[in-house]
Amino acid sequence: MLKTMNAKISRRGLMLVLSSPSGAGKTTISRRLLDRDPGITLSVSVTTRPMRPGEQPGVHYYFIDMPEFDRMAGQGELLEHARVFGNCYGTPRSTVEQALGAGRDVLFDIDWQGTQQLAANARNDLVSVFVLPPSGTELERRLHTRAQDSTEVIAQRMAKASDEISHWAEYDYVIVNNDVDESVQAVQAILRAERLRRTRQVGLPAFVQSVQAAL
Ligand SMILES: Nc1nc2c(ncn2[C@@H]2O[C@H](COP(=O)(O)OP(=O)(O)O)[C@@H](O)[C@H]2O)c(=O)[nH]1
Ligand SMILES: Nc1ncnc2c1ncn2[C@@H]1O[C@H](COP(=O)(O)OP(=O)(O)O)[C@@H](O)[C@H]1O
Repeated sequence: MLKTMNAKISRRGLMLVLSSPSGAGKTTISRRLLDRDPGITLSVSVTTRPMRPGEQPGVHYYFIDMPEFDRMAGQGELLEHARVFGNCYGTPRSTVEQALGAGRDVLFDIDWQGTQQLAANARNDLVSVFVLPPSGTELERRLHTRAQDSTEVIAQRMAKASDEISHWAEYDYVIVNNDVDESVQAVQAILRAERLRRTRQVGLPAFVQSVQAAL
């Protein structure tokens, strides 16, 4: 019964951001969340970084060159953008705005710089989650296990991890990614509660009126 009632109430979509130092597991958590929850779609970023083995253009990223990145940024086509590990990354604006307006939630795998920009421009639509690794040694082990970057790139990511982690307190929620399943469940719980926020349920006044009218 409750489910039927909720289905009638229109809702504005939310922006769920996952950030972490590279290797802590946010891509793994994101993929499982997307598989389990049809109500949320991934914001596919543009990047100037080279494609990794196993990545597909348009699925993991849109791989573009620097002149195209500059053009998109210059023409306001990016909702936020940042330079990370010497490469440029950005969120295409139009797909996100369409999804939110239609009441669909959008998942972002972006860094703290991008999260700050979203918070400055659309705080009410934003729910941010920081993912911590269980320890520094485990972070390094995961970067090696992923086996997609050279030793040099891994060393660069480890050196940056402390910087990224220093932004943990700017986030709404923080989870320690010990067990992937538990982490996904934690993110699902966050999403479930945030979807019920009164201010996001834009159809509530009309619904309450209809309930009152019948009293
Ligand atoms: N600001 C911003 N950061 C991004 C975007 N896309 C990816 N990132 C971040 O860039 C960093 C490097 O991403 P990537 O090269 O895929 O390596 P990863 O650390 O293994 O996810 C990660 O912290 C991502 O969250 C974006 O569109 N905007
Ligand atoms: N909870 C976990 N326990 C063990 N290994 C994990 C866990 N979460 C992720 N991993 C592994 O760690 C590596 C890095 O994870 P990934 O999701 O690519 O990190 P990120 O997107 O944060 O850089 C991958 O090989 C992934 O399978």
